[in-house]
Amino acid sequence: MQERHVDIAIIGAGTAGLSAWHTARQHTDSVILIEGGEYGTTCARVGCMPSKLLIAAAEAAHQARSADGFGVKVGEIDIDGHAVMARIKRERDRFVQQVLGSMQRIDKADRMEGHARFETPHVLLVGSHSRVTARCIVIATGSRNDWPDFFDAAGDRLVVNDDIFDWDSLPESVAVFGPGIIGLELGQALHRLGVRLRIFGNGGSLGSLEDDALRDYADRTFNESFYLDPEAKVEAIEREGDQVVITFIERGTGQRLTERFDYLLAATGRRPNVDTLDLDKAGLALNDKGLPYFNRFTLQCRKSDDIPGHVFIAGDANHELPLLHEANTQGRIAGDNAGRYPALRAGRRNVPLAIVFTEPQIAKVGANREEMEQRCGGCECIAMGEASFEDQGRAVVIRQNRGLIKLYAEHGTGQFLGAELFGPRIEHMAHLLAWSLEQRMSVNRMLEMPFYHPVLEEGLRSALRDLNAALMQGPAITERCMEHGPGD
Ligand SMILES: Cc1cc2nc3c(=O)[nH]c(=O)nc-3n(C[C@H](O)[C@H](O)[C@H](O)COP(=O)(O)OP(=O)(O)OC[C@H]3O[C@@H](n4cnc5c(N)ncnc54)[C@H](O)[C@@H]3O)c2cc1C
Ligand SMILES: NC(=O)c1ccc[n+]([C@@H]2O[C@H](COP(=O)([O-])OP(=O)(O)OC[C@H]3O[C@@H](n4cnc5c(N)ncnc54)[C@H](O)[C@@H]3O)[C@@H](O)[C@H]2O)c1
Repeated sequence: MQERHVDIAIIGAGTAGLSAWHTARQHTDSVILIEGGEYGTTCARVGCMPSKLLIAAAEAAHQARSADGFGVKVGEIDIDGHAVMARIKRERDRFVQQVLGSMQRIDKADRMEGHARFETPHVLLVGSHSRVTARCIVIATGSRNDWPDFFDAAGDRLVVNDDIFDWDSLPESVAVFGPGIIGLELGQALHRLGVRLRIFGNGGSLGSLEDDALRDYADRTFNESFYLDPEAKVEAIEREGDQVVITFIERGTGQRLTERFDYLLAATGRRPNVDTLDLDKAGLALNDKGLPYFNRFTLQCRKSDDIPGHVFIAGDANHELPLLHEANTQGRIAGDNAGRYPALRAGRRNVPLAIVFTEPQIAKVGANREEMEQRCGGCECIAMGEASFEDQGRAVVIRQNRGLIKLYAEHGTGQFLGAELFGPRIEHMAHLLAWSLEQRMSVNRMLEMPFYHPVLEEGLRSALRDLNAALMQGPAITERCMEHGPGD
């Protein structure tokens, strides 16, 4: 067994781990990065990037198909599954290569391969070959797909996002379980690429939507294109030959149907990779899910004697906000504090921002409703403003006039608090709103910003004006078009 003594050990060479490594190195040369799986990060290999490549191909097919609505005839659409998957893999590999290139710049002596787990609070066992003793440890082990046992009946026809991006071509049919973020993004993309699809949910949730009206609107909108049941009644999952046979009660008709699919895609959530770290030997206080308690500003874990310790946790591993930009920020804070330990600094955390790349897109900015209410003292202090995209000028022009947005602000101060959005190209508006929230802007101030014409952001202005009226800080909208131009 090889013995290593280092200042800082980082477990996981994903986005959070790499960002922790670079920041920790600003404090000390004695940092080791331990990776137990494949280099290249989840984002580049099987997450953000290949999923967006699949979505981009699907958008191209959708645009071609809907060109007819503009009077542009493109004839029959022919989707070459091999070519679609070849481009996805080619571009995906380039993204992975970029990450691997930056990995190469980390000296081999500062890297170690093997699965790490705690032997004692300061000692890690890596594979069966090394023992690493560290002054501080950063856990950046990411997350993995999680699914209920009864999906296992599908055998090797049970797939997760990782598998999809290795397909050589597109299958004829897929049953997606989980209308969450992954299920909606990949499900809609597969549907647009001609794959027969049904999406089965559990408990009624849809994407990341919290607001009932938005969820119902999104549910109706998606169901105009493909079958989606957020509260599915699935009676059986069986394997027959090379197919998965699913028996379910069809939404709407109430009929019991038995259908065959090439694959069952499990998109039922992800669980943090902390269960194989032997955290009981790390001396950390753990919650009922086995996750360490940690401070979100320092990323420092609490020890079982309730004293903050020398272990930090960043990225999907802590399950706080399993998103790429969060993994990056958290890794930076954790690496910095591991370097400074025990004299820590509170890191700068951005306001929550999440975007789902469906069409229409879904986005959330700021705290969720419950947290907002708690922050505002549980009183009836929150005003809401909304706007629909159905008759919004630019949205009509581009034939993407589906969507509804809801914005929230605090009575009295008029301060903008957050938003839930479902609509066309919402990713850009979500950024404007997140930046406004970071600046702690009031709704009045946001309305003083310039709005071009004709743009989708005019829909955002309508919602802001509605919100201002609800705050009793501005007039209610009476004649929209007359004030700002047609279709504002
Ligand atoms: C399909 C999909 C699409 C996504 N799309 C988006 C998107 O569009 N935008 C967005 O913001 N986010 C997206 N995400 C989420 C984003 O990819 C993750 O939040 C982010 O990659 C997490 O980074 P991480 O560093 O925490 O984990 P990872 O990048 O997974 O790194 C963790 C590393 O730790 C290693 N490891 C685990 N256990 C051990 C151990 N015991 N010892 C040694 N090494 C270990 C793993 O092998 C892995 O390399 C998507 C995720 C998926 C799955
Ligand atoms: N655009 C992005 O930023 C992006 C894209 C993909 C993934 N991600 C990240 O990955 C994380 C995981 O995504 P996810 O979609 O796997 O999780 P999720 O939590 O978003 O969705 C899981 C869904 O599965 C449903 N479900 C649970 N058990 C089920 C069952 N037995 N049958 C049917 N449905 C069931 C849930 O009700 C929920 O709708 C996200 O939280 C997100 O942070 C982000």
